Amino acid sequence: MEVERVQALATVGLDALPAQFVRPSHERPENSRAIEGMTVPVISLSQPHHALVRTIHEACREWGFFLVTDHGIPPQLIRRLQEVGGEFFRLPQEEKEKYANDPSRGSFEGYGTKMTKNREEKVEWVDYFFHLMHPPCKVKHEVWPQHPPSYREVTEEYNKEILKVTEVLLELISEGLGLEKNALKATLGGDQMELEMKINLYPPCPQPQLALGVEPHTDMSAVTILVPNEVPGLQVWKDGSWFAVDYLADALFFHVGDQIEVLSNGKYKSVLHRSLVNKEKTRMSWAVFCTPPHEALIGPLPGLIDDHNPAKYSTKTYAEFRHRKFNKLPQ
Ligand SMILES: O=C(O)CCC(=O)C(=O)O
Ligand SMILES: [Fe+2]
Repeated sequence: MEVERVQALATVGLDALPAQFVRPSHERPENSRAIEGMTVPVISLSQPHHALVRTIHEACREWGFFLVTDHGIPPQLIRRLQEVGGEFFRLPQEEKEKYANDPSRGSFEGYGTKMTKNREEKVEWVDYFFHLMHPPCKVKHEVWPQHPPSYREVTEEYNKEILKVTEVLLELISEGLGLEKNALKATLGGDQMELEMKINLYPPCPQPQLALGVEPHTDMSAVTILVPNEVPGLQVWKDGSWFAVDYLADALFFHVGDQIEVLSNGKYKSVLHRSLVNKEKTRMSWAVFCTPPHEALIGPLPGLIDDHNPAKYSTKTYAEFRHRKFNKLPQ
């Protein structure tokens, strides 16, 4: 199937944005300016344990989003991850097409461009590369980029580091919810908990004020940890407004996803977010989605419900949750 890639479209030097990318008036960035100045929480992992549990708890409750500093991942490793991802997208188009995925046949891994149109028949200004990174028994190295040759080594190294940070954060969040520290990871499958890598590429856009890179959504994951390049664009929704998230070098952008909202029985909300695009610059981001395995049963944790706090969400497998979300069915 022929798929029109946004990157290929962007390189022909368009004067105007093609109609399928023009958002309806109320969705346009120009008509929903983000609040600047009030900044999202920035949390250093090097602060004392007690304070750390509390600040993370507050950030998850108030924002569902925060930036993480002093996380221990070497900045050079983040740089290398960005280099190998950038190099893949600089390959000739026909090379990239060898990795094309086909979500309509259930094959999500590989090189893709979202074609499913939303209710207004609009699409997003973004191409991506998506693949599983963890657990090792589910990883298909043959679908990962073979070029540059160092892609695999760098990504495996990053996977190791991001897994450690994810586990630390899940422990801190468990404690903040008043649970035993292993509670969330165990519910998310323990050693079978999955990490997925999605590299987003937002090419320069001829009329960025009319388009969106990704439209407003919450992530289906338990949590998402993202690093962007230096081009800002992410916005998060809080109390009825969009907030622009400034770039902070080497920080990890942490999102509460739908599964933590369910497990916490709504104490923490998965954060609504979107991304904007840029006229001159290419924006990229590396999102790692931490998810349960498909067969895991996810519902409000027993320790968080009682007669005064009845369950607000139904319990279902992650596969069922995904099916409903993809098909826009009620949960
Ligand atoms: O690029 C970004 O900052 C956001 C990407 C995103 O929300 C996603 O891939 O789910
Ligand atoms: Fe997202």
